[in-house]
Amino acid sequence: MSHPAPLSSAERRAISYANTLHLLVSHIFKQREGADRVLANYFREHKKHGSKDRKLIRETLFGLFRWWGWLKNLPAADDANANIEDSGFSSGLGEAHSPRWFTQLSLVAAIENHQWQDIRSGWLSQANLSQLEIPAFGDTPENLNIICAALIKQFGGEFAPPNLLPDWAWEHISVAGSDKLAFVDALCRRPPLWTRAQGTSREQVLKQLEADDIGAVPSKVFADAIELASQSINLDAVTAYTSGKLEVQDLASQAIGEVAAPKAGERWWDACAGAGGKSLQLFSLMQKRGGVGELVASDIRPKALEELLRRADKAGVAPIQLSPWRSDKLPVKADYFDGVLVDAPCSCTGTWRRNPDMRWIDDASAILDKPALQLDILRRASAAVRSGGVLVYATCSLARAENEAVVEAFLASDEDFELDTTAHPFSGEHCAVMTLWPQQANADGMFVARMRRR
Ligand SMILES: C[S@@+](CC[C@H](N)C(=O)[O-])C[C@H]1O[C@@H](n2cnc3c(N)ncnc32)[C@H](O)[C@@H]1O
Repeated sequence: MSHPAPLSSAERRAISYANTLHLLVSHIFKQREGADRVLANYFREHKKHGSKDRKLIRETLFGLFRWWGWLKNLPAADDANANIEDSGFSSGLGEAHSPRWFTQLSLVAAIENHQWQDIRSGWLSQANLSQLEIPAFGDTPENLNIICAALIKQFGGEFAPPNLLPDWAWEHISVAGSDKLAFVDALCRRPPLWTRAQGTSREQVLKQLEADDIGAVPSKVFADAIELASQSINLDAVTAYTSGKLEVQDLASQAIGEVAAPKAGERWWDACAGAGGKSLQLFSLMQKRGGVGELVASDIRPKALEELLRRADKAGVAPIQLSPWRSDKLPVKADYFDGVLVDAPCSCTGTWRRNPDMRWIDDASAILDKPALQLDILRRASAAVRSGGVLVYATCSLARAENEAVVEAFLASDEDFELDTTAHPFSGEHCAVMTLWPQQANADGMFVARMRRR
């Protein structure tokens, strides 16, 4: 009688990582809870994992969601151990220990060219695959087609780049046909770490970063924006960050402040300020242009405003006045502000490359639930704009229903406001209603409309 060969230590570790990852993925699908939070809780409860473990688990977990649209479609015919649910969010997930699950892990490692060769080999042998002829994700969008062709050759079935987003998303996001591949490609890349010089010149911040030996590249698009060379920098060891001179803010989010374009001495109200990313930017822009008139920040979440205050203190930004929304009643003076920013709660589909898990644990209700609230907030906040003042509506959604449709409904019901044309920060095109696509500037996706009160 022959016995199976004993497992090597690398194979045992590969199986142990696979078990951990299966536990995490199953929990995320079942509870529909964000991967970031699930992972943070898991590491808090399992202190045994060192930094290499954490990196491997984190990168593979996020990779699984980046490529899930393909992984879930692996044909099941040859896999006797697969337990594939017919429906539900985890549909297509192989059972723990099944060849299907190890194939799914092996594919992520191959496409993302993982550095952990021994673990890759361990997963591959557990997948019962002698080899995997799938090329790594390359530099150009066309590479996605090459990977699809290789998947079809090795596994049969159907694989195409649009499958990397759920079908319901395509019903709401209209990308021009010629940009579709670049859009999907951008959503599958890891986001860069965009930052912004706060209350000081970018040159000063770049000098401080250089002194701390942090690689940084100034953005060609905005005078304050800086891309940090590595996404996994410990910011608490970066002097410019700890001293409040460097704020983390995605380039697309920075574009909203640039479209708002506050002038020296103006009065601005950030009506959905959250923890103040854009309030701090509005402050910094006015300060550089000659002085802050008045800046008021509101939100319905008091905790977020506390965080805003903490950040403002650190940045030496004073005074930002806080005026929380406590009811539907306007929490600030009516007909008063030169500019009002409504950065509305939304489906966050524009941040899907940062949170690829959300593509697979949300459904169309993430979009369809929002427009009524967005229109309501926009209408109420618009009362604070003075005659001749500016109203800016923004979301980090790419869905027409939350963007153009909300602006159209608002303008149709309020003749006091009209569109106010400006330059698209990334394309230069003159328009008042604009989508900032992830593929345009290696940034998140956002939407912004600029209006003016007659
Ligand atoms: C997209 S986030 C804002 C992000 C923030 N502007 C920034 O740049 O960091 C939307 C904010 O709207 C707030 N919000 C949700 N419902 C609201 C409402 N009815 N009135 C005012 N704010 C609301 C949320 O608490 C959330 O902080």
